[in-house]
Amino acid sequence: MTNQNVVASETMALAVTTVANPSPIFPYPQLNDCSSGFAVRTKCLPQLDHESKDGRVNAWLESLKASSPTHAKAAAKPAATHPEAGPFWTTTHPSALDMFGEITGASVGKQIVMFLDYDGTLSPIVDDPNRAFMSVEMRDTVRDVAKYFPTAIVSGRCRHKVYSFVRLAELCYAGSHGMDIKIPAKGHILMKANAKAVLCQPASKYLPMIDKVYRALLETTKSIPGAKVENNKFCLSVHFRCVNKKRWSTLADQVRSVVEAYPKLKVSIGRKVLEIRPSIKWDKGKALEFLLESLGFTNCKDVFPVYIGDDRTDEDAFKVLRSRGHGSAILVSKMPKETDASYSLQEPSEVMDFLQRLVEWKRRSVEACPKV
Ligand SMILES: O=P(O)(O)OC[C@H]1O[C@H](O[C@H]2O[C@H](CO)[C@@H](O)[C@H](O)[C@H]2O)[C@H](O)[C@@H](O)[C@@H]1O
Repeated sequence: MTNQNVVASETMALAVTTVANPSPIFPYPQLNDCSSGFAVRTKCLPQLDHESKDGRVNAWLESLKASSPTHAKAAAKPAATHPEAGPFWTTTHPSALDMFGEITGASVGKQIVMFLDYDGTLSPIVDDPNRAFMSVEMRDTVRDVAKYFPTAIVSGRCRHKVYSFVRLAELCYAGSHGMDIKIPAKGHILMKANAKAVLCQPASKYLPMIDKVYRALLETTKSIPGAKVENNKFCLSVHFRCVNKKRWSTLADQVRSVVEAYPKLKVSIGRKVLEIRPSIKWDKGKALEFLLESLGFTNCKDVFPVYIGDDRTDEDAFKVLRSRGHGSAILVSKMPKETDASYSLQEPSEVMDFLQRLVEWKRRSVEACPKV
């Protein structure tokens, strides 16, 4: 086994209240497998059974190609340059900066709770997942946001890894696509003085399986230059951003050959990455609900969640906000995409502008009316 295609993950012991499965305090159903009739929310790659091998590989390859800029370009050019898609995109999903007054107006009298995806939202997309750093200015901005609003980072990455990038202890963190949630005891001024830290890991029983698949994927994909396997603790990422397109089908075939032995795992596709995770009824949407509940915001009338993300897995959270009929879902994308978000921002720099305006707006409201 070489280190060439390994993306580091970290481990850290925590002395906190652990919720291995959501307890009666948090009234979520027991977790079931995909096979038990659960309709997968995230767009999964074609199922590993029910199809001929060639059919599966071709379908996977098409999915990989569709996620690449050159293919995506044909379908959807950046909003600013595409004569038709651009205006349509910004009409259906207006800029959250342009609609700032509408968003803050809808939140009046409610507590904004901020949910932020990491890659592509707080940090720009780069070739090396180990070097996806956020800027100092972005960190300062997120720190300011957390002074006024309970704030959670919701990421596909291993929680400890995303924490090592963000390094703000006052935030809540939901790693592994929401399957590893930690709420610090003193997460926010609004939390009760005796509040305990919470750790929720609904996929903990899958750890041995994930480790096994991680090792198998490392071994199987090591012949493909540029392929990287990232251990995100409760899920895995196989990156193909740096893989020659001619090798994509081989890589897809290799991943399939490993994962098909594990019917309790599912594969979805993100930004030049294959995501492998347990087929449980848990995703970023469930994480959002769990966090709101755990932070004491059970009543929809009191809270205004704002969720900003760029990934397909963020759609699960956007759907929750849409079905609850409150809060704001903001997709970070230059290109038109099928989404349940209502607003858009083009890139992380615009996310930072939006967050800074939000902080400034809140600062002024507090100064004008200290009790609000
Ligand atoms: O939920 P997120 O915080 O958006 O995490 C999703 C995946 O993000 C990372 O991969 C993506 O960003 C990399 C760094 O910019 C990029 O090289 C890669 O192509 C992208 O897919 C992360 O490495 C994955 O583990 C996350 O699942």
